[in-house]
Amino acid sequence: MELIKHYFSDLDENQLIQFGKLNELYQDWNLKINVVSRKDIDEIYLRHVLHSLGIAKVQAFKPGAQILDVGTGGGFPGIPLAILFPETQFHLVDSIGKKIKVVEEVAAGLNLKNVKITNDRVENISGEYDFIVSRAVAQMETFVRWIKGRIAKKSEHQLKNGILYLKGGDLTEELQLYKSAKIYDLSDYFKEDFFETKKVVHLPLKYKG
Ligand SMILES: C[S@@+](CC[C@H](N)C(=O)[O-])C[C@H]1O[C@@H](n2cnc3c(N)ncnc32)[C@H](O)[C@@H]1O
Repeated sequence: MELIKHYFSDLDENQLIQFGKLNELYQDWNLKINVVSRKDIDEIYLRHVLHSLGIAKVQAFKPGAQILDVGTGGGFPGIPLAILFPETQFHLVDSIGKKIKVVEEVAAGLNLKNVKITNDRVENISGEYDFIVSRAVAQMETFVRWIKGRIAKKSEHQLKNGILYLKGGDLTEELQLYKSAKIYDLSDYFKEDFFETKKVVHLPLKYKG
Protein backbone atom coordinates (compact mmCIF):
# COMPACT_ATOMS: atom_id res chain seq x y z
CA MET A 1 0.00 0.00 0.00
CA GLU A 2 2.92 2.40 0.76
CA LEU A 3 4.10 1.72 -2.79
CA ILE A 4 0.84 2.98 -4.25
CA LYS A 5 0.91 6.11 -2.10
CA HIS A 6 4.52 6.71 -3.08
CA TYR A 7 3.83 6.72 -6.82
CA PHE A 8 0.31 8.20 -6.66
CA SER A 9 0.61 10.88 -4.02
CA ASP A 10 -2.67 12.70 -4.64
CA LEU A 11 -5.14 9.92 -3.81
CA ASP A 12 -8.21 11.08 -1.87
CA GLU A 13 -9.50 9.45 1.30
CA ASN A 14 -11.94 7.18 -0.52
CA GLN A 15 -9.27 5.94 -2.92
CA LEU A 16 -6.90 5.23 -0.01
CA ILE A 17 -9.64 3.20 1.69
CA GLN A 18 -10.38 1.30 -1.54
CA PHE A 19 -6.73 0.49 -2.28
CA GLY A 20 -6.28 -0.57 1.35
CA LYS A 21 -9.30 -2.85 1.33
CA LEU A 22 -8.41 -4.44 -1.99
CA ASN A 23 -5.68 -6.53 -0.33
CA GLU A 24 -7.94 -8.13 2.25
CA LEU A 25 -10.67 -8.81 -0.35
CA TYR A 26 -8.28 -10.62 -2.68
CA GLN A 27 -6.62 -12.50 0.20
CA ASP A 28 -10.06 -13.78 1.29
CA TRP A 29 -11.27 -14.66 -2.21
CA ASN A 30 -8.01 -16.34 -3.12
CA LEU A 31 -8.55 -18.87 -0.33
CA LYS A 32 -11.77 -19.95 -2.07
CA ILE A 33 -10.94 -19.47 -5.75
CA ASN A 34 -7.36 -19.17 -6.95
CA VAL A 35 -7.55 -16.02 -9.08
CA VAL A 36 -4.09 -14.72 -8.21
CA SER A 37 -1.10 -17.10 -8.06
CA ARG A 38 0.10 -18.00 -4.54
CA LYS A 39 3.43 -16.27 -5.12
CA ASP A 40 1.81 -13.08 -6.43
CA ILE A 41 -0.86 -12.66 -3.76
CA ASP A 42 1.76 -11.69 -1.14
CA GLU A 43 3.04 -9.00 -3.45
CA ILE A 44 -0.33 -7.90 -4.78
CA TYR A 45 0.43 -4.17 -4.58
CA LEU A 46 3.62 -4.53 -6.61
CA ARG A 47 2.75 -7.26 -9.11
CA HIS A 48 -0.90 -6.46 -9.71
CA VAL A 49 -1.97 -3.05 -8.44
CA LEU A 50 1.07 -0.96 -9.32
CA HIS A 51 1.61 -2.89 -12.55
CA SER A 52 -2.00 -2.17 -13.59
CA LEU A 53 -1.56 1.49 -12.69
CA GLY A 54 1.41 1.67 -15.06
CA ILE A 55 -1.20 2.36 -17.73
CA ALA A 56 -2.15 5.54 -15.85
CA LYS A 57 1.43 6.82 -16.08
CA VAL A 58 1.11 6.64 -19.86
CA GLN A 59 -2.52 7.74 -20.24
CA ALA A 60 -4.77 9.68 -17.87
CA PHE A 61 -8.36 8.71 -18.63
CA LYS A 62 -10.85 11.56 -18.88
CA PRO A 63 -14.07 11.77 -16.87
CA GLY A 64 -16.82 10.09 -18.87
CA ALA A 65 -14.41 8.05 -21.02
CA GLN A 66 -15.32 4.39 -21.68
CA ILE A 67 -12.64 1.74 -21.18
CA LEU A 68 -12.88 -1.97 -22.01
CA ASP A 69 -10.63 -4.39 -20.06
CA VAL A 70 -10.32 -7.56 -22.16
CA GLY A 71 -9.56 -10.79 -20.26
CA THR A 72 -9.59 -9.06 -16.88
CA GLY A 73 -9.14 -12.39 -14.99
CA GLY A 74 -9.33 -11.43 -11.30
CA GLY A 75 -9.76 -7.74 -12.24
CA PHE A 76 -6.42 -6.54 -13.62
CA PRO A 77 -5.77 -3.95 -14.85
CA GLY A 78 -9.43 -2.84 -14.61
CA ILE A 79 -10.05 -2.73 -10.84
CA PRO A 80 -7.01 -0.61 -9.83
CA LEU A 81 -7.65 1.74 -12.77
CA ALA A 82 -11.32 2.09 -11.80
CA ILE A 83 -10.25 3.16 -8.29
CA LEU A 84 -7.76 5.67 -9.69
CA PHE A 85 -10.23 7.13 -12.24
CA PRO A 86 -13.62 7.16 -10.46
CA GLU A 87 -15.23 9.38 -13.12
CA THR A 88 -14.29 7.02 -15.96
CA GLN A 89 -16.44 4.01 -16.93
CA PHE A 90 -14.80 0.58 -17.03
CA HIS A 91 -16.22 -2.55 -18.67
CA LEU A 92 -14.41 -5.66 -17.41
CA VAL A 93 -14.83 -8.79 -19.52
CA ASP A 94 -13.61 -12.36 -19.06
CA SER A 95 -14.69 -15.68 -20.51
CA ILE A 96 -14.23 -17.59 -17.22
CA GLY A 97 -17.27 -17.37 -14.95
CA LYS A 98 -15.57 -18.12 -11.63
CA LYS A 99 -13.04 -15.31 -12.15
CA ILE A 100 -15.83 -12.89 -13.05
CA LYS A 101 -17.64 -13.89 -9.85
CA VAL A 102 -14.60 -12.78 -7.82
CA VAL A 103 -14.38 -9.51 -9.78
CA GLU A 104 -18.07 -8.84 -9.03
CA GLU A 105 -17.51 -9.50 -5.32
CA VAL A 106 -14.39 -7.33 -5.17
CA ALA A 107 -16.08 -4.45 -7.05
CA ALA A 108 -19.07 -4.67 -4.67
CA GLY A 109 -16.76 -4.85 -1.61
CA LEU A 110 -14.98 -1.70 -2.79
CA ASN A 111 -18.26 0.00 -3.65
CA LEU A 112 -17.05 0.75 -7.17
CA LYS A 113 -19.84 2.51 -9.08
CA ASN A 114 -17.95 2.94 -12.36
CA VAL A 115 -17.48 -0.73 -13.22
CA LYS A 116 -19.58 -2.99 -15.43
CA ILE A 117 -18.66 -6.68 -15.43
CA THR A 118 -19.47 -9.26 -18.12
CA ASN A 119 -18.79 -12.97 -18.35
CA ASP A 120 -18.24 -13.53 -22.07
CA ARG A 121 -15.62 -13.72 -24.77
CA VAL A 122 -14.59 -10.32 -26.08
CA GLU A 123 -15.66 -11.41 -29.57
CA ASN A 124 -19.28 -11.17 -28.34
CA ILE A 125 -19.00 -7.70 -26.82
CA SER A 126 -20.40 -4.56 -28.47
CA GLY A 127 -19.87 -1.00 -27.43
CA GLU A 128 -18.16 2.28 -28.00
CA TYR A 129 -14.82 2.60 -26.21
CA ASP A 130 -12.16 5.25 -25.90
CA PHE A 131 -9.47 2.69 -25.08
CA ILE A 132 -9.10 -1.06 -24.70
CA VAL A 133 -6.75 -2.10 -21.87
CA SER A 134 -5.37 -5.58 -21.22
CA ARG A 135 -2.63 -7.68 -19.63
CA ALA A 136 -1.42 -11.20 -20.35
CA VAL A 137 -4.30 -12.34 -22.54
CA ALA A 138 -2.99 -13.09 -26.05
CA GLN A 139 -0.29 -12.32 -28.59
CA MET A 140 -0.93 -8.92 -30.18
CA GLU A 141 -1.87 -10.39 -33.57
CA THR A 142 -4.56 -12.62 -32.03
CA PHE A 143 -5.76 -9.82 -29.80
CA VAL A 144 -6.13 -7.38 -32.70
CA ARG A 145 -7.92 -10.08 -34.73
CA TRP A 146 -10.52 -10.49 -31.95
CA ILE A 147 -11.12 -6.76 -31.84
CA LYS A 148 -11.16 -6.32 -35.61
CA GLY A 149 -13.28 -9.43 -36.20
CA ARG A 150 -15.86 -8.08 -33.83
CA ILE A 151 -15.95 -4.72 -35.53
CA ALA A 152 -16.31 -6.19 -38.99
CA LYS A 153 -19.35 -8.13 -37.82
CA LYS A 154 -21.20 -5.48 -35.81
CA SER A 155 -21.31 -1.89 -36.89
CA GLU A 156 -22.14 -0.39 -33.50
CA HIS A 157 -18.69 -1.06 -32.10
CA GLN A 158 -16.24 1.84 -32.07
CA LEU A 159 -12.72 2.15 -30.73
CA LYS A 160 -11.56 5.74 -30.61
CA ASN A 161 -7.98 5.76 -29.33
CA GLY A 162 -6.63 2.25 -29.51
CA ILE A 163 -5.21 -0.42 -27.25
CA LEU A 164 -3.05 -0.02 -24.13
CA TYR A 165 -1.49 -3.41 -23.43
CA LEU A 166 0.80 -4.37 -20.52
CA LYS A 167 3.59 -6.56 -21.90
CA GLY A 168 7.04 -7.75 -20.87
CA GLY A 169 10.31 -8.62 -22.53
CA ASP A 170 11.51 -8.09 -26.08
CA LEU A 171 8.57 -7.11 -28.24
CA THR A 172 10.44 -6.52 -31.52
CA GLU A 173 9.12 -9.61 -33.26
CA GLU A 174 5.61 -9.50 -31.83
CA LEU A 175 5.10 -5.88 -32.83
CA GLN A 176 6.79 -5.86 -36.22
CA LEU A 177 3.40 -5.73 -37.97
CA TYR A 178 2.44 -2.65 -35.98
CA LYS A 179 4.63 0.24 -37.06
CA SER A 180 2.46 2.77 -35.23
CA ALA A 181 2.88 1.03 -31.84
CA LYS A 182 4.48 3.15 -29.13
CA ILE A 183 6.33 1.37 -26.32
CA TYR A 184 6.67 2.92 -22.87
CA ASP A 185 9.13 1.39 -20.36
CA LEU A 186 7.58 1.14 -16.91
CA SER A 187 11.10 1.29 -15.43
CA ASP A 188 11.04 4.98 -16.40
CA TYR A 189 8.21 5.46 -13.88
CA PHE A 190 8.75 2.77 -11.20
CA LYS A 191 12.17 1.92 -9.75
CA GLU A 192 11.42 -1.62 -8.43
CA ASP A 193 13.28 -4.50 -10.17
CA PHE A 194 9.94 -6.07 -11.10
CA PHE A 195 9.43 -3.33 -13.70
CA GLU A 196 12.83 -3.72 -15.37
CA THR A 197 11.37 -5.39 -18.48
CA LYS A 198 7.75 -4.30 -18.15
CA LYS A 199 6.18 -2.10 -20.77
CA VAL A 200 2.96 -0.47 -21.87
CA VAL A 201 2.30 -0.82 -25.59
CA HIS A 202 0.02 1.79 -27.10
CA LEU A 203 -1.40 0.61 -30.39
CA PRO A 204 -3.37 3.55 -31.77
CA LEU A 205 -5.90 1.49 -33.71
CA LYS A 206 -9.02 3.42 -34.57
CA TYR A 207 -11.98 1.45 -35.76
CA LYS A 208 -15.29 3.04 -36.46
CA GLY A 209 -18.20 0.85 -37.41
C1 LIG B 1 -3.46 -14.96 -17.93
S1 LIG B 1 -5.06 -14.39 -17.56
C2 LIG B 1 -4.75 -12.67 -17.24
C3 LIG B 1 -5.80 -12.05 -16.38
C4 LIG B 1 -5.58 -10.57 -16.05
N1 LIG B 1 -5.66 -9.73 -17.22
C5 LIG B 1 -4.27 -10.37 -15.34
O1 LIG B 1 -3.33 -9.85 -15.95
O2 LIG B 1 -4.19 -10.73 -14.14
C6 LIG B 1 -5.86 -14.33 -19.16
C7 LIG B 1 -7.35 -14.14 -19.07
O3 LIG B 1 -7.88 -13.86 -20.35
C8 LIG B 1 -9.15 -14.48 -20.46
N2 LIG B 1 -9.44 -14.61 -21.90
C9 LIG B 1 -8.72 -15.28 -22.84
N3 LIG B 1 -9.30 -15.13 -24.05
C10 LIG B 1 -10.40 -14.36 -23.88
C11 LIG B 1 -11.40 -13.87 -24.78
N4 LIG B 1 -11.39 -14.13 -26.08
N5 LIG B 1 -12.40 -13.10 -24.26
C12 LIG B 1 -12.43 -12.82 -22.93
N6 LIG B 1 -11.50 -13.26 -22.04
C13 LIG B 1 -10.50 -14.03 -22.51
C14 LIG B 1 -8.96 -15.80 -19.73
O4 LIG B 1 -10.19 -16.33 -19.30
C15 LIG B 1 -8.07 -15.38 -18.55
O5 LIG B 1 -8.82 -15.05 -17.41
